[in-house]
This record gives sequence, structure tokens and C-alpha cells, in this order.
Amino acid sequence: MNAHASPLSVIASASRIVAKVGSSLVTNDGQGLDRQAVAHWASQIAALRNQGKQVVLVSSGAIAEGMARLGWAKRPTSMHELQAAAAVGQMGLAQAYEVAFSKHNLRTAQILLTHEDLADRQRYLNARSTLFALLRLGVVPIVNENDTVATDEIAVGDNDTLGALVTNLIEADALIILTDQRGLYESDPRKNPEARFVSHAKAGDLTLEAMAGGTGSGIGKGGMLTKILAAKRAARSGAHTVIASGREHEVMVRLAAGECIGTELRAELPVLSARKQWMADHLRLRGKLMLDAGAVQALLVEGKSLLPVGVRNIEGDFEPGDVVACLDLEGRECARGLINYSSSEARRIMGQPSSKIAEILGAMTEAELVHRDNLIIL
Ligand SMILES: Nc1ncnc2c1ncn2[C@@H]1O[C@H](COP(=O)(O)OP(=O)(O)O)[C@@H](O)[C@H]1O
Ligand SMILES: N[C@@H](CCC(=O)OP(=O)(O)O)C(=O)O
Repeated sequence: MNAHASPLSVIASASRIVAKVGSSLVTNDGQGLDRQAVAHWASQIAALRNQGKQVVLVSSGAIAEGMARLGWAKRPTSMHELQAAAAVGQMGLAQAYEVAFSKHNLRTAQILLTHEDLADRQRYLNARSTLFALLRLGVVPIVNENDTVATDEIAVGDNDTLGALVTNLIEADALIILTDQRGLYESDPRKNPEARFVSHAKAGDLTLEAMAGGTGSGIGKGGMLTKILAAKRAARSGAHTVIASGREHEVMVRLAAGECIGTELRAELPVLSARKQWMADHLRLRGKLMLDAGAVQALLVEGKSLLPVGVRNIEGDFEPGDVVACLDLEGRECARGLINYSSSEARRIMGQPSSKIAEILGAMTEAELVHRDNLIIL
């Protein structure tokens, strides 16, 4: 896993970078904003900009800062208290970044997103154009989840994932995830101080997911697993990921100079087209299709569309245009795509040849249940 160490960090050649800093890196142990840390992020991003690199910052910390401002020692569990803390804290966060970046003559822009903003194709394209406009204007976009309005149904959920979604959105070359650990260890170093460090691996390598645990800090949200999954997601648009310690001196600048710091997860997965990436990232699954062996072979090996004849069972309620998962014989999701028929229609035609669709439903809109153009192989 540590074998293919490259002499130069992937960040050296990246011209568009998304950098994500976790809550523990912008607050003093969750007790209010660490203005010195914020100043360091600003000066490092300013240095990268002076090298001609475009940088979008995804910063956590709103809830931690809100808790400090409200005098709460413990992270609340109720959604509305969390949302209230985020609303209070985001003010401080935005203000601190604006002040810190202004010392380098840089303007900042606040971008608060939810999953719902990105799941709508028009709003997705709009967010993308706005981010590009900001980068062209030389402004540093600072992104966070819009926690104040984000309920579970519409939330991205954690900023590692949000960082990956923004990486895909703006087709960044690299995602830097800064956290309170040196990078990925073979198991959580808080629980196992003997755990070995992973310096290089392939993004999307399934063995990494088994190594990564949840958050250990009580301040952060995602833990290491969301970072590993973020790297896999970022790789789908060709972006490499580095997970490194935000406590390393001048970590971003040294990475940009080519130094290998932290865990480098290289993008070696097939890159999805922009439209398929958006489908994979943003649309909620509405149902599941259990396939037979022939259909699995047709999809995965022969690159064909999914026909009703290869479906053995269907779960869920969906309408034409919704996203459904395709499961293989072992129940693993092997593909997902936009379905052409509603769940009630699909149940009536499953297991049948396409020539029978018109007879069963009264009309045939499409011969395929999911056309290959609308299908993502996982
Ligand atoms: N295999 C692992 N390697 C490194 N850290 C891990 C691992 N598994 C779990 N962790 C935990 O993940 C934490 C970092 O995630 P998190 O607390 O969410 O930080 P952040 O706020 O930076 O996102 C670490 O402090 C560590 O305890
Ligand atoms: N949006 C939340 C942060 C959520 C989150 O993922 O936190 P972290 O694990 O510290 O990156 C906030 O600003 O408090």
C-alpha cells in the first residue's frame, strides 16, 4: 500500500485545489475560534494564489464557534440547537476569514450549500458558474454546509463529503483534507497508538474503508471514513486527495512545493462524464432492482442497457426519471441509473422480453428499463 511513493506531492502540479479544514483546526479545542489558525490558512492560501493556483476553502467550525459564543460546553443533540449554533458561529467564521484574508489583499465570498442545492441540475450549474466567476475575480470562496436550514433529508452531512462534491463541481485537480491527525493510519491512532501510517494508496481501494473509523475528537463530525470516501468521490472527476495534519507547519505551502506530507490517495479510477458524476453524487436513490446473472454480465462486461427481462425483483416506489440501484446476485450495488418506468410499471414488465412491454402496459415508451447513457457502473 505504501509502495508507489512518488517523489513529488500531487499538489505540486495541481492548478485548482479544494482545501478542507476540520472544526478542530479553526477552533481552540472547540472553545471558540482560533484566530491565529485562521490567519495561517489565509496566509498559506494567499501564497498558493501567488503561485497561480486557484483555491476554494471548505471550512468547518460554525457549530463549534456557535457553541463557544452561546456558552455551551457540550455539543447539543437537538437539530434546532445545532442549527442555532451554526447560525451564530457562521457569523464569526465568515468575519474571521474576511479579516485574515484582507491582510493579503484578498476578498472572500461566503458560499453556504446543502445537498438540495446541488441535486437540482440548474442550481448545480449555477453554483458552478458562480464559483468559476469568483475564482476568475481573484476572490477566495469559503464554503460550508448551510447547517441552519439543512435537515437530514437535504443535508450533505459532513464537510469531507462537501469538499469532494465541490471538487467534482469545479473539476479541481486536487483535494487537500486537513485534520488533527497526520493522515490515515491502519486503525484509529487514538485507540491504537501502534497503528501503522499509510503514506500512499489508491483512492477507492476498499481496504482503506476498513481501516478508517469515526471521529475521535468530539468536535468533528465525519471521522476518517468520510475522508476516505471523499477521496473516492473526488477521484471520479480525476482529482487526487491528500489527507494531512493541519498542525504541520506551512502544510499547504510545503505540499504545493512538492513535499510529500500526510496520506496521498491517487485518483486511478475511471473518470465519469460530468453529467454521470452529477447523477452519482447528487440524486437520491428511490428504488432497487435485483438483477439476474445475465443482466449483471450485460451491464458490467458488455456495456449494455438494462432490459426488463434481466430484473428478478424490485423494491421501492419510484417514477420515471428517478435513480435506482442495480444489485447483483449477492445484493451488492453494481450500478445505478435513471429508470424509464415507474415502480408499478416496472414490476409488471420485469422478467419479460421488451417485445411484450406494449402488450402488458398498453404502450411501450422505451425498450430499456435503464438506458446505458443513463447508467453508472460502480
Ligand atoms: N484509521 C484512522 N486513521 C487516522 N485517524 C482516524 C482513523 N480512524 C478514525 N480516526 C479518527 O478520525 C479523527 C479525524 O476526524 P474528525 O474528528 O472528523 O476531524 P475533522 O474535524 O478534521 O474532520 C481523528 O482524530 C481520529 O481519531
Ligand atoms: N458544517 C459544520 C461542520 C461539519 C463537519 O463535517 O465538521 P468536521 O468533521 O470538523 O469537518 C460546521 O461548520 O460546524
